[in-house]
Amino acid sequence: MSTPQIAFLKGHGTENDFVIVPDPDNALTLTASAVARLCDRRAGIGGDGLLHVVRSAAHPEARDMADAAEWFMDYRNADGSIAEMCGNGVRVFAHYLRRAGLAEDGDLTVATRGGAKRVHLAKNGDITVSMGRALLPADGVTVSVGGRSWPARNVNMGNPHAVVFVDDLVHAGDLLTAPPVSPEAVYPDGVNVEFVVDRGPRHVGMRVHERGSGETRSCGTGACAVAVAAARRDGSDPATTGLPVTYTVDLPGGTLVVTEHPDGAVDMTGPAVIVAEGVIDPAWLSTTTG
Ligand SMILES: N[C@@H](CCC[C@H](N)C(=O)O)C(=O)O
Repeated sequence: MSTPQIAFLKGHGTENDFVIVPDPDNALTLTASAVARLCDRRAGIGGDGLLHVVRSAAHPEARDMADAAEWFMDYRNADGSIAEMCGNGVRVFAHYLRRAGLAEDGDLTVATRGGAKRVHLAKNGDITVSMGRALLPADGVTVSVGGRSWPARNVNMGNPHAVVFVDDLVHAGDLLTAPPVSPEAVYPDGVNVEFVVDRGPRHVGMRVHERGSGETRSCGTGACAVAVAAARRDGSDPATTGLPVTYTVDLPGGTLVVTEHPDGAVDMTGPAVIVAEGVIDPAWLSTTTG
């Protein structure tokens, strides 16, 4: 009997790129090493992460969300590690479902490890994700690069972020390695680090070093963390003013628009693109799963 083919697609959201593996019944065993090899830009397909598309009812981590969300985004970082949430990933995931005839324009709920997320698929291609509320524990975080240190804002968007405001994005250096963040104990599971500059009123630019993926050209949860931190810095916390606040966030791979509402709910809007689809050689993949 021949080994079943494994379909994949390749997509991105503001150039945060993903290998998409549809597996409705959760039949595949995607080990960390298999994910890392699929995401390898030389030996594999290449991506900042992998979106394993599974029916919630078929996945032990999502079964309890199955009534609210038919589909579970089993997100993995490029190194094979697991993360709670991926903002760009949810948009690409929803776009894949629509393209595959599994969702329609309008509202959809996607299960993630960070909870069920409402997604709006607009006819013009924009996709808006209700990202939930940010948590901002105050704990004296410092980020260091190239002999300089900056105070950072600890923002949790389901996953952990350290947001640093700098005068120039050149201060972020080459970001080939994770910038040291202290105290390390604040982030026992690692952290995504955002460097931010002002570009105008409620308009910022950022670069990001992602936990488990390195520097990427965009990070949706990172853009939300940055907008929330900027609103606190700018004295426009919606919980205090009673008014929603919207930030335009420029990333190397594109622009995201983030709105925080007075009840703390954060919405993020941006594009999603599918660029290719194909078949993974099952014999090659089986050599990676040990
Ligand atoms: N690129 C993502 C974030 C992916 C997860 C992150 N690397 C982590 O480990 O928390 C996004 O668009 O939010």
